[in-house]
This record gives sequence, C-alpha cells and structure tokens, in this order.
Amino acid sequence: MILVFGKTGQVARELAPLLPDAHFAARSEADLSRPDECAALIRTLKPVGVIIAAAYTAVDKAEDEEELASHVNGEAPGAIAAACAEAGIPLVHISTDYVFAGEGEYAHQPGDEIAPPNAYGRTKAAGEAAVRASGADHAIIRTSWVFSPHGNNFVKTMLRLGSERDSLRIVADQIGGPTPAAAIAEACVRSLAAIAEDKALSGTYHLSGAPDVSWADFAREIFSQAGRDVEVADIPSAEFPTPAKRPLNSRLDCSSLERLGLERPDWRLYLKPIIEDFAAS
Ligand SMILES: NC(=O)C1=CN([C@@H]2O[C@H](COP(=O)(O)OP(=O)(O)OC[C@H]3O[C@@H](n4cnc5c(N)ncnc54)[C@H](OP(=O)(O)O)[C@@H]3O)[C@@H](O)[C@H]2O)C=CC1
Ligand SMILES: Cc1cn([C@H]2C[C@H](O)[C@@H](COP(=O)(O)OP(=O)(O)O[C@H]3O[C@@H](C)C(=O)[C@@H](O)[C@H]3O)O2)c(=O)[nH]c1=O
Repeated sequence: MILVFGKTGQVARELAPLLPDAHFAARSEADLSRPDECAALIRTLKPVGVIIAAAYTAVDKAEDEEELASHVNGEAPGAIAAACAEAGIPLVHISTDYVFAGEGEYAHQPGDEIAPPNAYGRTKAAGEAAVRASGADHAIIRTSWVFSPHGNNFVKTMLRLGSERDSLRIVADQIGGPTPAAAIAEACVRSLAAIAEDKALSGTYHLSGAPDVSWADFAREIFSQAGRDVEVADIPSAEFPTPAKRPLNSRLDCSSLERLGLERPDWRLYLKPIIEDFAAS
C-alpha cells in the first residue's frame, strides 16, 4: 500500500483516482504540525512507498506563522523521510518555485542556488534539505502556480473576481509556469515507481506547465477561454503589495523530467473543466 500524506488538497485529490488502493491520511489522522506522529504512522501502516501531498501553503499568512509553517513544511517532511529511510521505502515530496530568489530571466535548474524570498519558501527549503539529508530514496518535485478544479487557486480567484468586476489589475512582472495539479499527481506516481525501480533516479526534479507567462497573461487566457470580457491591466509587483515577497522569475527548467518519461504539460488545455464547474455553481 502507498501512503499519501494529505487528502483534501489539490494534488491529493488528483492522486485519488490514480491510486485507488492508497491510504490518504487527512489532517485528523496525520497532523504535519506533529512530525513524530506522522513518522509513527509509517511504522504502523508499513506502506511500500510514501507521497507527501500536504503542506502549509498560505504564502502571506506564513509571514506571521513561520514557526507553525516550519513544523509542517520543514520538520514533518524530515521526520517522514527519516522513517522512510529506516523502513527502506521510497518517498516523493513536493516543493516550490518560491525557494528561488527569482532574479534574472533564465529557467532555473534543479541544482541552482536557492535563496527563498519569503517565509513559506524558507520552510519549504528546510523540508527539501531534511528529505535529502535523511538517506531515503526520494524524488523532490519542485512545481509552481498550481491550479485544479478543487481548493483555492488563481484560476478560481480570477473567475470569481471576473464575475464581480469588468476590469482587474494583475501583476505582469512575475513570470512562471502555471501547473495543473493532475500533471503533478501523475509525476508523483511515475517518480515513486521510478525510484523504487532504480535508486539512481533519486533526486530533485522540476515540473511546471508550459508556456511560461505572467500572472496577467494567465488571467487573460482564463477570461478568453471563459468567454468573459474582463479587461486585465498589467501592473508591476510594487502596485500590488502583499505581506510576502514573490519571486519575479519563477521559470523552471524541466528538462530532467525526461528521465521519468514525462514532459511539461500545456496548462491551457486544463482550464475548461474548471471554467465549466464555475459556470455550473
Ligand atoms: N498551491 C500551489 O500553488 C503550489 C503548491 N506547491 C506544493 O505542492 C504541494 C501540494 O499543494 P496543494 O495540493 O496545492 O495544497 P493545497 O493548498 O490545495 O492544500 C494543502 C493541503 O495540506 C493540508 N495541510 C495543511 N496543514 C496541514 C497540517 N498541519 N497537517 C496535515 N495536513 C495539512 C491541508 O489540509 P486541510 O484541508 O485539513 O487544511 C490540505 O489538504 C505542497 O507541498 C505545496 O507546497 C508547490 C508550488 C505551488
Ligand atoms: C487577486 C490578485 C492577485 N494578484 C497577484 C498577486 C500575486 O503576485 C499573484 C498570485 O497570487 P496568489 O496569492 O493567487 O498566488 P500565491 O499564493 O503567491 O501562489 C503561490 O502559492 C504557493 C503555495 C506556491 O508554491 C507558488 O508556486 C505559487 O503558486 O497574483 C494580482 O496582481 N491582482 C489580483 O487581483
């Protein structure tokens, strides 16, 4: 049996149909703010592999709750990875573009220096480091700008705001790859099988949707596919102040996905079901 930490999040919900026999541990069963209890669950359930699909993802709130976010995003993945190493089972963990400072206009390689610009990114970086240090066979999949029909995400925010207003001001100097949660779920399953088969595939991978765009361009495509006549005005980040600083350059070089037999998904092909759900609600 495969154990998935997380049940209600975007990626966890996309994992459910791919892994019908997996055990999905919700917060009530495995609270990541209590890392020892999460590690103990591995010893109790004795899974053949583990995927961590839960995290503290409230980027702005993390500025005020860095200690809690550190337990959830830093220490819990470390404790889970140590338990995986002890049991000799592989682990897949998900991380973020927000570990990068985001300077320049290049696509980041997995081995590039990290320098998180905010508290959420610092806690995710700590989780990555703990997983690498654990000795467990692992895949760390860094992704960005996740969206799906479930939970909170930029696509659903835009559809909601676009139904209330005729024009929106959206940041145009942050560039990255919107990523469908379904593609991340597929990569989790594929990478878990790959590292179980070949330990040499253990390491850090990048997965983001193509093409890279600004948040403003992302919004325009959402409204275009939704047939909504909402004017999107490009603004610089400075005109949309937020508690957490976001990286300007979130481009991820995803070429190492080839080692897993995967490629970047075209995110534009994943918008329609979300738009239809929104229209029906
Ligand atoms: N969302 C994004 O844009 C991006 C996400 N990522 C990473 O991808 C992974 C999956 O994210 P995503 O699917 O979007 O997550 P969501 O934001 O959709 O959901 C977060 C999940 O984590 C759970 N969770 C939060 N705190 C705890 C806790 N203390 N104990 C147990 N569970 C907890 C939530 O449970 P509950 O329902 O009980 O609150 C929820 O199921 C994460 O590692 C995230 O850092 C990377 C890049 C971008
Ligand atoms: C609502 C709104 C947002 N924005 C900007 C703010 C921000 O720069 C950008 C996206 O804002 P959001 O708060 O939706 O996204 P944010 O929470 O920053 O999303 C991040 O989540 C974490 C978990 C990750 O790991 C990242 O990869 C990334 O997906 O859009 C506007 O410019 N205008 C608006 O009206």
